[in-house]
Amino acid sequence: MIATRTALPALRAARTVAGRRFNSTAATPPPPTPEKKASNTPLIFGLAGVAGLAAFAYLNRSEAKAPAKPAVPALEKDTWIPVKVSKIDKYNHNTKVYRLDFQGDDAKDKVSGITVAGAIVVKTPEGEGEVLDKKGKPVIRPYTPLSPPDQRGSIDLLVKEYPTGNISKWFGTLTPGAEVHIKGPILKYEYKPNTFDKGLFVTGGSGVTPAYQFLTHALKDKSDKTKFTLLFANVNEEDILLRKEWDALAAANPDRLNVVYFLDNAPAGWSGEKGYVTADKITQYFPRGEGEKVQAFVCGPPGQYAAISGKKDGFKQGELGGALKDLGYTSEEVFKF
Ligand SMILES: Cc1cc2nc3c(=O)[nH]c(=O)nc-3n(C[C@H](O)[C@H](O)[C@H](O)COP(=O)(O)OP(=O)(O)OC[C@H]3O[C@@H](n4cnc5c(N)ncnc54)[C@H](O)[C@@H]3O)c2cc1C
Repeated sequence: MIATRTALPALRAARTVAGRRFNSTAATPPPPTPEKKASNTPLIFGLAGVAGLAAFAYLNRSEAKAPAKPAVPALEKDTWIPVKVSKIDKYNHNTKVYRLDFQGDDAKDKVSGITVAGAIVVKTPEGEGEVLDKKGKPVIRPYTPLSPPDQRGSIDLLVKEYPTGNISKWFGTLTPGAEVHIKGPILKYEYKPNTFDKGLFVTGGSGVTPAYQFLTHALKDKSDKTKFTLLFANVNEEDILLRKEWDALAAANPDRLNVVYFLDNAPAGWSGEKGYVTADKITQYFPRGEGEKVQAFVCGPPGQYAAISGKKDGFKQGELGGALKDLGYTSEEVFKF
């Protein structure tokens, strides 16, 4: 593709040179002596021909290039696969982006193939440094890759470190070359466009990554008319993950996405909301119209689940509770990531 684009100007240049010379020869009276006429014309056509042929050959070469190999699914639903950290980029004071490379012969053509809304699960490799729970079982946590599902060769995870955390804290100790074990994809919620009128996301901290995957996907689809509201809570302003991306998405989709930031510690002059997301704030930013079909999604720290939707029961949804229950939402209208 790039080679073809590069070749196009060469072809155009060859055509322009040939065209200009030909036209000027045609417009200008022929030179008085047959000698001159005989010496210029073949040269002109010859040069143009060579340039044209070269460009044509180049174009043909790029077209003849082997087509991209078909993508190979990297993930396995029931088997942990090892991936290797190849790059670590600091995102902010407690969050980093980890590039995890797929392994094996066709590693470069492997893709996560995750569909929306989906995630992977992560655990530490066996042996020294393995993170186990109180029962001696490996600690497993879900993560939503930042990278698109068709990214070849690797996935990117944005991981926020919690000081008392298990897996997130272990991530913080990793250096390039380290091994991570992953499994998936885990389809959390199968999204189909235009299945509800309005979607509400209430998220906290790093729980915003599933919302990012979901909303970038939904907003890209111009046939999808679903409108969304994101109420995103954090402790401090510097904790707001993907803020630039959220602001750009909201600006590009003013009729489909409204993003409201909530801070526990709002700085002076803060124009967003202060304090926690409450039932009143949900009503203010996400009023339910008569007969409107709505769907709410929650992803955040345990305390936020309890306050907004009721706690999760392990990997199960758990009973509906909190602000959304108080507002009359049914359990079908609430999804806890
Ligand atoms: C679908 C899904 C996708 C996710 N994607 C990402 C992602 O892309 N990036 C990412 O960094 N995290 C993500 N998370 C959160 C992640 O799974 C872990 O919960 C988080 O990394 C903490 O795990 P831990 O083992 O370090 O902490 P744990 O051992 O589970 O918890 C230790 C302490 O941290 C607190 N804690 C746990 N989770 C949170 C939280 N989310 N916010 C605040 N405090 C918390 C607990 O209250 C406890 O005090 C996702 C969660 C879900 C459900």
